[in-house]
Amino acid sequence: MGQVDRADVIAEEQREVDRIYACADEDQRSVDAVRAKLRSDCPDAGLAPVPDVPAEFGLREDLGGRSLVISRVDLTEDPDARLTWYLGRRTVRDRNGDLVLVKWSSPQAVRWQAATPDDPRGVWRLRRLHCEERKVLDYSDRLIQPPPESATAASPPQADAGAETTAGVDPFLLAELDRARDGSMRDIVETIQRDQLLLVSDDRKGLLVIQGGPGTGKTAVGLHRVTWLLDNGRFTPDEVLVVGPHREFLRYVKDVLPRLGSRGVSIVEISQLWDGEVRGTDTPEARLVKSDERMATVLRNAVEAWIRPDRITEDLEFVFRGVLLRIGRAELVDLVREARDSAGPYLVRRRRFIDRTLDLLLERWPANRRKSIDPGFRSQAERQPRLAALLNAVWPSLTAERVLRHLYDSAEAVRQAAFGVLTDEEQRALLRPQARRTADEPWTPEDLVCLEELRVLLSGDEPRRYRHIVVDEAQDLTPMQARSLARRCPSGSMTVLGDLAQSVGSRQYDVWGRLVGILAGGDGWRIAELTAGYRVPREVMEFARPLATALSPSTAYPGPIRPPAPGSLTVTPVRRAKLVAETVSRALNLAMRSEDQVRSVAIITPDDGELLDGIRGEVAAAQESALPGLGRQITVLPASMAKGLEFDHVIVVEPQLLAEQGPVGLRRLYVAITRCTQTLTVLHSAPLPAELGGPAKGTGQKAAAADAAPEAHTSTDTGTYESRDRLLAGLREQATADHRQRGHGYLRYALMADLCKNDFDPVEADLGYVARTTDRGTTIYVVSARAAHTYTELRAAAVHAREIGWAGGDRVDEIFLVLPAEPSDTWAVDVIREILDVSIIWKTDTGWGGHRVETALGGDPDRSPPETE
Ligand SMILES: Nc1ncnc2c1ncn2[C@@H]1O[C@H](COP(=O)(O)OP(=O)(O)OP(=O)(O)O)[C@@H](O)[C@H]1O
Repeated sequence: MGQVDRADVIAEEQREVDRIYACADEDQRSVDAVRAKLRSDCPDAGLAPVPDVPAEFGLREDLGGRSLVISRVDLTEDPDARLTWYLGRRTVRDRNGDLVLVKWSSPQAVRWQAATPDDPRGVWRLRRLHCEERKVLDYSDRLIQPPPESATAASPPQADAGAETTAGVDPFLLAELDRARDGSMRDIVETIQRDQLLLVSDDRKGLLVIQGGPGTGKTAVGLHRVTWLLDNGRFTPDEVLVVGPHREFLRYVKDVLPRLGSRGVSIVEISQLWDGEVRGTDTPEARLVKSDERMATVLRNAVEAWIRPDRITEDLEFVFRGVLLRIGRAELVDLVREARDSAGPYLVRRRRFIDRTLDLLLERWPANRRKSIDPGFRSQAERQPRLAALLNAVWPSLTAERVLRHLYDSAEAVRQAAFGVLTDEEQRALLRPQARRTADEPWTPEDLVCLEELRVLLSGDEPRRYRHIVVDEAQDLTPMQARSLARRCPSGSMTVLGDLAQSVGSRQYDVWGRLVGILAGGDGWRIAELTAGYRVPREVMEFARPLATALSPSTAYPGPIRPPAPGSLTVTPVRRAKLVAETVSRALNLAMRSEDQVRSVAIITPDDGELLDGIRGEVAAAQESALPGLGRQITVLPASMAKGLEFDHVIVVEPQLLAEQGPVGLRRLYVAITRCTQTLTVLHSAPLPAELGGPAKGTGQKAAAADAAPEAHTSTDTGTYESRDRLLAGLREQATADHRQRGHGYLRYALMADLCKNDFDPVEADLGYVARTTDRGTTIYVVSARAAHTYTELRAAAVHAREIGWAGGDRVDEIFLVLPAEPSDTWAVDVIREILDVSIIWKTDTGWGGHRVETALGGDPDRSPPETE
C-alpha cells in the first residue's frame, strides 16, 4: 500500500476515533451533570464519595494522557451483523446505549485479541492504532485469515510497510519499550502480547504461578490480571490484595491499577502484612530456622507446653459464700486433659476448662442454697484466689509476645518445643536473652511472622481474609510467610509472580512446588512461564546469561525481543579511590545526554555504607548544583532495594563486592544488572565475578584488595601501585579478563582476518593485543569489546591501550584502539590522537571505520580491505 492509501486509512480511522471520543465526551458531560445536580442538592456532595450515585456515574479513569482507543477488530461474521469493533481502555456507549468502544478486558475483546491463524476466532484482521490521545498517528495490521469477500470488495487489504507479520515483532511494541521510564510503571494494554493476555484472563480456579526472567512482564501481567478479574465480576476491589516487595516498588506501580480503571484494591509492601515494629536483626542461622515451616510446629509445641496438669499436686478446696467447695486432684487433671485435647485455640480451650470447672462447682453447690446462685456467681467464683492461682499455674492466660520471649530466652523451653523437630544447632540459633520489658524486645521481621502464628494459636484471631491475592517477587517468600499469606486467602485463589533465579530471600527454591504447596488451597496450582524479555537490551541479557544459568539452571532464560543496540553495555575498571567520583560523573553524563526524552538513571551499589553514602552525598551535591534539573533523575539505591524496579540507564558499582555480600550477593547482582532499559555500565575496582567474565574463582583478587586493582581505563596516574611489577601484573590480569569479554574474540579475529588479507602478518601477543612489525617498529592493535562513546570513555580506553603497549615491552611505533562500534563523540577521536597519540578505529556493518583505517588495515575506509593482488 502506498503513502496515499496509508494516509487514507489513517484519515478513516481518525473519523472513527473522533466519533468514539464524541460519545465519551457526551458521557462525561452527563456524569458531570449528575455530579453538579448532587452538589446543588447537597453542597458537600462533591467533597466526599456519594454512595447513592449509580455505578455508571462513578469516576471515569484518568487515562494519564494515553489514548482511549487502542485497536480495531474486523470479523468474518458476527451474530449482531456488525463486523468491525473498536477496543479501548474503557467501555463507551452512544446515546442509544449501543457499544462504540469495547473495553480490552471484556470477554469478547480478550477473545478477539488472542486470535491467531491457527485459532482465528472469527477475526480476519487485528489493527493496532497508534494514537496520541485523540490523534491517530499510525496503525499496524495483523492478518489472521483471508478476509471475507464483502471486505475485499469494500477495501482490499494489502501488505504495507507498517504491517506486523505474525512472526515479527510489533513495531509499536518496540517503540513502547524504548520509551523513557520516568519512575512510574505504565499499563501495557496497547501492546499486550498473546501469551500475556492469556495469563491475564486465565479463568481457572486455584493458584496460578507465573515464572519469568527479568523484564518478562510478570508485574505487568499480574496487575492487568487484577483489572480483568474485577472487570469480569470475579471479585470486588476490597476482596483483592496485591503484595509487593518494598515501598519503592509500590510507588513504582501505584498508578497502573487506577489508570486501568481499578480502584479500591489494597496494595501493600510485604513487610507491612505483619503487625509490630522491626527493631532487631537475626543471624542468618536464626533467620533460616524462624522462617522454616517447622517453626510452626515448634510454636505450637511452645504454646501447648504452657498447659501443665502436672502442676496440680493437691485437691482444690476453697470457701465461697460460706460454703466449702472441693474438686479432687484426679478430677482436675481429667478436666485439664479433656480440655487440652479438645479442638480450638489455646485460650478457647482454656475457657472451656474454666467453664467445666465452674460447672462442676455448681453441681456441688448445696441444693438448699440454690437460690443464692445469681448472675455474678460464676465470675466471682472464678476470681476466687485459690482457683485463680490454680489457673495461673496450670493454664495461664498468655500473649504471643510472652510465649516468644520465654521461648527464645530458655534453652529448656526450646529443647522441649523443638525436640525431634529442629537439630541441636538449630535450637541454639533460636536462643537470645529476653529484653527487660516486652516493649524493648528487638523483634526481627521473622519474629513478627511468628507472632502472628502464635496469635492464631492462642486466640484464633485471624488476619483479614481476601478472595484473591497477587504476590509479586514471590520467590523471596519464606515458608512461614507463605503460611501466613495462605491464612489470608484460604481458598488458595492467588496469582504468584516470580523468578527463581532472582530469589534474594533467606532461602532459595529449586522449584516452585515447595513454596506453592503451602500457598495453594483445595483447587491446587498450575505454573506458566513467560519467556520473552521486554525490558533489558540484548547485549546486557547476554552479559547476564552465565550468571542466570549458574543461579537457576532449571528456569528458562528470557529471549530478548529488542534488536541489538551497540553501546548498551559498558564494563570499565576504575581505581577504588576514584570509584565514587567516576560513578557520579558517569551518572551525570547519562542524565545530561541530550535526547528528546528525559531518561532515568540509577546507581546501584552494594549495601555497603561507605560506597553508598559516598555516592549518595556526591549525587545530592550535584542535585543542588547551579544547573537546574541536573541529576534530578538520578536514583542511588543499594542492591537490596532494586528488585522489581527499572530505569533507563543503570550503573552497577563494584559487582564483586556486591557478589560477596552474604549468601544472596550473586543473586542481588543478577537483579541489579537486569534493571536497565537502555544501558548498563559496570564500574569495578576489583576483578569481575567469574560469572560475569572475571577471573575464575580462586585466581582473582578479592574485593577487599580492591585498592590494588588496576585502573586501566581511567587514569595515567599509576603512582598508587606498590611497585612497577605490581602495575605490570595488574595490567596483565586486566588484559586477560578483557580477552574473555564476550565479543572480544569476534572483533580480534575479524581484525586479524583483514590484516592477513593485506599481508600484514598479524600476531597475537600474550597480553591479548594484535601486533604487526613494520620498518619503524611494532604497530599494535588493542581490541576492546566494550564500546566507548564519550570523550571520557575514549580517553580511558586510549590510556589503557598505551599502558598495554608499555606492558607488552615491544618497541611500539603506533597504537590503534579497536572498538566494536563508532563512538558517539566523533570529535573526541581526533583529540585523543593529538593528545595521546592513539588512533581509533571501529567495526562497521560493512568493514571498518575511523580516520586512519587505511593506515591501520590498508584499503578504503568503511569497507573491507581490498583483496590482495
Ligand atoms: N506487552 C508489553 N508491551 C509493552 N511493554 C511491556 C509489555 N510487557 C512488558 N512490558 C514492559 O517491560 C518492562 C518489564 O515488565 P515487568 O516489570 O512487568 O517485568 P517483570 O517480569 O516483573 O520483571 P522483574 O522480574 O525483573 O521485576 C516494563 O516496563 C513493562 O511495562
